Amino acid sequence: MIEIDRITKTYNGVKAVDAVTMTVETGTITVIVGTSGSGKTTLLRMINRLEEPTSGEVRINGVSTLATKPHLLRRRIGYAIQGHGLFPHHTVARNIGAVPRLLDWPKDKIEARVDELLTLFSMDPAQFRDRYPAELSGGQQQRVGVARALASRPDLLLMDEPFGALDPIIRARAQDDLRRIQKALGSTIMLVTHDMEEAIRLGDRVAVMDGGKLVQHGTPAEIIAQPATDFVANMVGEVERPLRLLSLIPLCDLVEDGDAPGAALPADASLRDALAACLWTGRSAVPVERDGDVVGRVTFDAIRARAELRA
Ligand SMILES: Nc1ncnc2c1ncn2[C@@H]1O[C@H](COP(=O)(O)OP(=O)(O)OP(=O)(O)O)[C@@H](O)[C@H]1O
Repeated sequence: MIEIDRITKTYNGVKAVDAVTMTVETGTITVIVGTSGSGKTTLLRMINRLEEPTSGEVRINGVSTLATKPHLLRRRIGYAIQGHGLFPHHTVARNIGAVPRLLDWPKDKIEARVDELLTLFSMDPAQFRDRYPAELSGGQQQRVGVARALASRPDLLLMDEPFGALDPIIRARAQDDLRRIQKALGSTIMLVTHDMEEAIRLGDRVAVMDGGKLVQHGTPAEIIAQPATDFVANMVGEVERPLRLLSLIPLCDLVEDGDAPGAALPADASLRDALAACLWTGRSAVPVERDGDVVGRVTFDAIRARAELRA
C-alpha cells in the first residue's frame, strides 16, 4: 500500500502540489489526470524523490520514503517516461536488465527475466534481445521502456505520459497490453496523463488534479457519474458521459434470455460496443456469446435504460 500524506511542493512561493493525500492499494492502477500545470508530474516525482517534498510524506508499506536514500529508493520504484529514455548504445537485453544488474542479480536470473518480460510484451526474445533501440519501432521502444521499469519487480511503477508519443491505434494497444501485464504481474502502478479517456480506460482509481489540489479520487464510474466539481465534469465531457459509462459495463451485466439476429458479441465486450453494433446494423438487440456459445441477447432498450439511469 502506498500512502501519500499531505504532500506539498512549493516553487517560489507558489504551491505546485498542495497538501495531496491519497492511498493506493497494492496491485492496482491509479491514474492521475489533470490539465497542463496542475501538478501531476511534480506529485509523481515526489514519490520516488526525484523532487523533495516541501512538506508531507509518502509511505510505502508503512515505511516513509524519507527513511531510504533516494538512489536506493529508485531501484525499488520503476519509472517510465514519455520517450522511454532507453540507453541508445545498449541492446534491448542490457536496457531491460539495467536495474537487476545494479541489484547484483546473477546473470542467468537476469537473462530469464529479460526473456520473460519480452514474451509478456509479445516480443520474441530471440528476435529482439540483441537489437539496439534505433532498430525498434516507436511502439516497441515504448514496450521495452516499460519492461525495463518492471524488470526488478518494483514495489511500485511510476509512469509519466508513457503513451504520449504513440499514435492513437498503437496507443490503445499499448494501454491494453499494460492492463494485461499489470494483471499478470500484480504490479502497483501510478500513471500520469492529461487524457481522461486514457484515465477511464486504464484506472482502477482515477485521481483528478486541478491547480495543485486533488479534487476527486474515485473509480472511473464514480468520476463519470458523480463529478465532484465543474472542473471534473468538464474533463469528463458532459456530452460523452453516457457513452463513457457504457464503455465500462460488460454485456454480461445486461444479458437476458432470447434471440437476436446477426453476429454475436463476446460477453466481456462493453455496452458501448453493443450500442454501436445496434446503431450500425439497425438491430434492436445483439446476441451475446461466451466461449463460442450464444448465451442470450442484449437489447437496445436495456442499454438506453442503463445509460439514462446512470448519466
Ligand atoms: N523546477 C520547477 N521550478 C519552478 N516551478 C516549477 C518547477 N517544476 C514545475 N513547476 C511549476 O509547477 C506547476 C506544476 O508543474 P507540473 O509539471 O507538475 O504540472 P503537470 O500537471 O505535470 O503539467 P504537464 O501536463 O504540462 O506536464 C507548474 O506551474 C510548473 O510551472
